Amino acid sequence: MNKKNIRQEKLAFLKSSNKYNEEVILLRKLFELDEWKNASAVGVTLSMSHEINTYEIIKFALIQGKKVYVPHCDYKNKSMNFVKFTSPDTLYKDDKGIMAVKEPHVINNQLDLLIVPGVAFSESGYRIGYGGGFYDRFLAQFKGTAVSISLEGQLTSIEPEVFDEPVHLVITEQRTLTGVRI
Ligand SMILES: Nc1nc2c(c(=O)[nH]1)N(C=O)[C@@H](CNc1ccc(C(=O)N[C@@H](CCC(=O)O)C(=O)O)cc1)CN2
Ligand SMILES: Nc1ncnc2c1ncn2[C@@H]1O[C@H](COP(=O)(O)OP(=O)(O)OP(=O)(O)O)[C@@H](O)[C@H]1O
Repeated sequence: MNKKNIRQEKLAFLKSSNKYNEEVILLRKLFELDEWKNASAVGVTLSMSHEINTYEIIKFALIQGKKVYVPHCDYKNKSMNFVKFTSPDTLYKDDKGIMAVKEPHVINNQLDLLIVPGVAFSESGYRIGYGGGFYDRFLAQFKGTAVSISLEGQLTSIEPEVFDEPVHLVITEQRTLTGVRI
């Protein structure tokens, strides 16, 4: 299956599945990782309704005194920076309907831990997102740890292309997979 078909199939799966029970397990597994415990600056998305809920991750990070950074996309140039999240009061919906932080921004791309979103993942840590290539470009120069959180049902086999950047770890409700990222 090509990327486009995988994306369609897994998006339909995400939109139709009740994820609550799995989310509880996934969050517990994330918070147990040494990479989580040791991180002082964490990058994470502001989830859309069909995605795994990241708001609990953000809340817990702030409670633990971590700094939280969320994506700010330039959809024209296909570039992405991480900007500091302090409060839900500073959010608005961006051009693509994704929550984002209003200006002024405090940019920090030197994150210890990046929670990388995706529609589908492979057991080697390759991923398929919405096709913008934002995370492929960002991960190409990223030095920290990249972790994805995936339902077992989002796993699939992915033929990587040259520009595809894998993550270090994929956590599912059943397994923790080590990606081929070096
Ligand atoms: N919650 C969340 N935020 C995120 C991401 C994500 O996966 N989840 N991203 C992960 O990269 C970035 C945004 N990525 C995007 C990539 C492509 C399009 C886009 O081109 N959308 C199409 C329509 C998409 C569709 O309906 O299938 C368009 O506008 O034409 C939008 C966002 C950063 N923020
Ligand atoms: N490092 C890069 N430099 C330039 N273009 C890139 C780079 N990485 C990816 N791209 C381009 O971006 C697009 C990414 O497509 P792909 O379907 O892999 O995105 P995705 O992983 O689904 O999206 P995202 O990373 O936003 O979640 C491709 O067309 C590719 O040519």
